[in-house]
Formats: sequence, C-alpha cells, structure tokens
Amino acid sequence: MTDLLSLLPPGMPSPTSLPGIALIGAALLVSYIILQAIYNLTLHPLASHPGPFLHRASFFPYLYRQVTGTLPLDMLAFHARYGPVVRISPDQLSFSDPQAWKDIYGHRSPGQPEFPKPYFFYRAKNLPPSLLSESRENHGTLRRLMAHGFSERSMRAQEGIIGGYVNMLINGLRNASGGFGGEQGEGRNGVSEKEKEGVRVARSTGEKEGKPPVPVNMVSWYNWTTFDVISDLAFGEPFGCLKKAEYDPWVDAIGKGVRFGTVLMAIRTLGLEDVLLPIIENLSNKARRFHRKRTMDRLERRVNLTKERPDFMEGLLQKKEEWGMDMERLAANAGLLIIAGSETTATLLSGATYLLLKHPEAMKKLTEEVRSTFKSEEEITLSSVGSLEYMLACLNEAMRVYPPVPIGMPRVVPKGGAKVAGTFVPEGTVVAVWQWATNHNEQHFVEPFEFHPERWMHDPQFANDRLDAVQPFNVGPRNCLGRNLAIAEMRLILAKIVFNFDMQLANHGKDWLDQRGFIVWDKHPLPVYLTPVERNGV
Ligand code: HEM
Repeated sequence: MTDLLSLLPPGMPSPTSLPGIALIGAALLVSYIILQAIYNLTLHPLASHPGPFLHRASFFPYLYRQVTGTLPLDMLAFHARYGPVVRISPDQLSFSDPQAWKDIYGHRSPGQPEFPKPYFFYRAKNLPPSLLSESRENHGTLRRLMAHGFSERSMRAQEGIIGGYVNMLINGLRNASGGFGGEQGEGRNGVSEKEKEGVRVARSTGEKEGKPPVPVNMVSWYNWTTFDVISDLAFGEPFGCLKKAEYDPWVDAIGKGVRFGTVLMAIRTLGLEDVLLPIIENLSNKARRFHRKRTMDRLERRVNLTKERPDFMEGLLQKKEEWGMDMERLAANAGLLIIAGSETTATLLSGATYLLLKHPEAMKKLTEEVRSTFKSEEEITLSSVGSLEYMLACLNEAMRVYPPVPIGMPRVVPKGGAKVAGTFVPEGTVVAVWQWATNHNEQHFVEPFEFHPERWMHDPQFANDRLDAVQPFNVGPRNCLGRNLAIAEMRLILAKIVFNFDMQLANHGKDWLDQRGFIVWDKHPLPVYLTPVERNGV
C-alpha cells in the first residue's frame, strides 16, 4: 500500500485525507455517469430509438426541463425534429400519433394486460393510495363505488349545490368589478399581494381609456368557485373562498403542491426518495400537520352526517366497512377529488376566457348563442346549457390550445413488450402521449396555434384535422371520472358569465398563454374588465 501511494504524482492529496476521499468520490461519480451514458446509448433496450442526445444518455437534462416547467413545450420541438416516436429520457418514449392514445391507455381485449402506472409518478411511499394511484387489481371496484357520485342521476341532484355557487360567483363579480374602489376593491377583486402590481398597471390603463375602474382577476374567481363546488361535493362544506373572496390556505397549499409535485417526481426518478423525503417532511412539518388536521376535521363532519347526500362521498361511505375504507383512505380520495376536480376546471375556464377575449369574432358568436338561447338567468342550468353547441366547440378548442394537463400521463409497457402506434416497444419502457405537444403538432391540425372553435363544428376548412388527437380527459379505464361533470360545470359557469357581463382584457399586450407547464400550468393573473349587461332597465 505504502509502495502504491508513492506512485501518486506529487501534489495529489493522500487518499486517506478528506480532500483525497472527496476526489475519489467525485471520480467514481463521474465514472458512473459516463458508464451509465455509454450503457444508455449502446446496450439499453431503447438504444436504437432516436431522441435528443443528452436525454438519451442521462436523466439530468430531462429532469431539469421538468422541474423548470419547460418540458411539455419542448416536446413539440423534439417531435418536429425526430418524428412521431422520441426517446425523451433513457427509459421513456413519447408518442405523437393519435393512435397511441388507444394503444397506451385504451381498454384491452380479454387476456391483454393494461399498461400499469409507474410508481415514480403516482405513488408516495408514505401515503395510502387514492383512485388515481390504486393498483390495477383494486382500481375497477373502487372506481365503480366512486362512479355513483358522477352518474346522471347524481349530477341532476347536485344541480342545486353547483348552481348556488355559480350564483355566488356572478354576484361576487358584480360587486368586485364595479361596486368597490381603492383598497377595499383590491381586497375584493381576487388580487393577491403577488398580483397587485400587474393589476395596478392594468387599472391605470383602463382608467385612461374610460373603462370600468376595477379589473377582476378571473383566475382567482374561477379557482374560488371550482374549489368551493368540489369541496362541498367531497366534504359536504365549501372552503368559503367565494364568500370571503380570498384563497383558503388549503387551496393555496394545493397550488404550491402541484408545482412541488414535479420536484418530488424528479427525486423519485433518481431513487433519492428515502434520503431526501424525510428531510423535506421535517422542514414542512408544521404546514403538513395544519393541512392534515383540517382535512380530517372536515372528513369527520361529513362522515358523521346522518342524512344521505347526493355527493361524491356517499357511494364510498355506504361501502366503507365492506371495503375496509379507513379515514386515511377516505381522506386520500377526498383530497384527490378536490385536486383533480377544481384546479383543472378553473384552469380551462381561465384559458377559455382569455382565448375568447383575444378572438372577438368567436366571443361575438358565443354571446349571441347564449343570449338568444336564454331569456332569463333562471333558465340557465346545468342541464339546459347542454344545448349550447358553439359553447362546447369553444371549450373543446380551448382544451386543445391550452390543455389543463399539458404533460404526458406515463404508463409502463408490460411483460413481453407491446406495439404502440405500429412501433414495438420493449417491456419496462415508460410511454406517454404529451398533450400540449400533440395538440400543437402541425401534422394533426391546420394552424395549430390558432384558436378556431369551427374545427369542432364540421367546418370543411378543418376537415383533415385529427380531432381524435385531443384527449384532455385521457381515454380508457383510467380516464377522468369527472369528465361529464367538468364539461357541464364549465358550460354553466361560462354561460352565466357571458349572459351577465361584457368582458374586455385589462392588459392586452402580454401573451397570457406564455406559461410554464408542470402537472398543470403555473397560471398568471388574468385581469378582465366586466361590464354588467343591462336588461329591462336593470
Ligand atoms: C377540465 C377539467 C378536467 C380535466 C382536463 C381532467 C383531466 C384528467 C386526466 C387527464 C385524468 C387522467 C389522469 C391519469 O391518467 O393519470 C383525470 C383523472 C381523474 N379525474 Fe379529471 N379532469 C378534469 C376534471 C375533473 C373533475 C371535475 C373531477 C371530479 C370532481 C375529476 C376527477 C378525476 C378523477 C377521480 C380521476 C382519476 C380516475 C381514475 O384513475 O380512475 N376530474 N382527469
């Protein structure tokens, strides 16, 4: 050993000293990364698939794009460069062919296994599973139990609850847009501290042009409404956001959590969960205890209700003993419903509002449809808005241009491998269709970046559009359970707003869609001037 040490070049630290150990550690790490890269590029089962060079060699550039929120957008350029199948990280393929929706996520014929959901994306080791993360074996039964709250019958029974919050939204907007000024107005118009600066600029522009004095931040109002609706349907009581015209800490935490979720996924992808998660949990202990106590208190109040209620929990509660549903699992599913059902719907409503206001022709057509279909506020209900065809086209087009979930929902190719959109994929590969990129692919759509609701109205100009490429709710056995409710709720909210107000964007200059995409978008405030429509002199 002493002889070996004497071979070291002069000036090198001794391998038994601290700098020496650090140097050896660094050399081992670099060698590991190089060997991994060589393996990923040559012997890995996906080695022959094309893809961005660095992403094929290592996870790091992919994860960097993921945690900085550019990945869903970058995916479009990757497909433009490499074609319909791209190797986006050492073990992941992205598909842009619409056929891939069915092949990856669709229902299987008997004997064919589903593509399971990967652990790194869906499951936290320390939490009980929800419907979203439940194993394939348990998913079907749990889904049937929960589907009870989403049936046609339940939705009809929920009309009163949902309609009540939408009316609160309309009243709140009426007050916030015109009735208040100065500091009081600031508190009531949905503008948080962080957002105030943008709105101040918007307001002064509006005043110069003789507009109503207070723009309202539609992102906040939509969020408050959808969170109150879903909380009522999941816990039996709202968050009270609409009443107070401010965010509840629970709701605020969800917004931050969604962004943090991508960091968590990166940690799991690198296999560092056991090391880093306890540290993160320790740092956020106080906030987590607060959040957990409020969830459990709410849940307990709902569980203790003796009267039947047409909400999401009723089906689960009726079978809770039979299914061994303890409070932890009930809380996991109530939490899922709130996260899945409110942020997504509010995001799409915000995007649709922006896109309509940027396209006055479409807004004019929609306004005509709504105001000619309904003569009074009371006629606008969850069921009656089903007849608004142009409205549905606008929402569909908004979901194409600005899908609330812009990423690809990952699945794992099962044993033996499988064909996806005509390409054989080896087992264990993570595959997905990335929504934003697929929806903006010029091979699928004429003018993919333009907002044309007419695509969805059989306009011959768009006859060759691949409308089947747009799947905002996903397809197959694990598609969105709340799809019908989401569409009905969005139609109702937008119809009531268009019926009651003329709208105008407060800051026309900025492209509001220029956002970073995590699991959902990191939305900017959307300040809008609202002018109440006068009817019968009112
Ligand atoms: C515009 C609104 C919405 C969009 C774009 C949307 C999108 C999605 C997507 C893409 C999935 C599949 C996730 C995956 O494959 O991992 C999903 C699942 C789910 N969504 Fe939605 N969603 C919306 C609204 C809602 C609403 C209103 C609810 C309920 C209140 C809801 C409840 C669920 C549930 C429970 C699942 C899990 C289903 C399962 O795994 O069986 N969603 N949603």
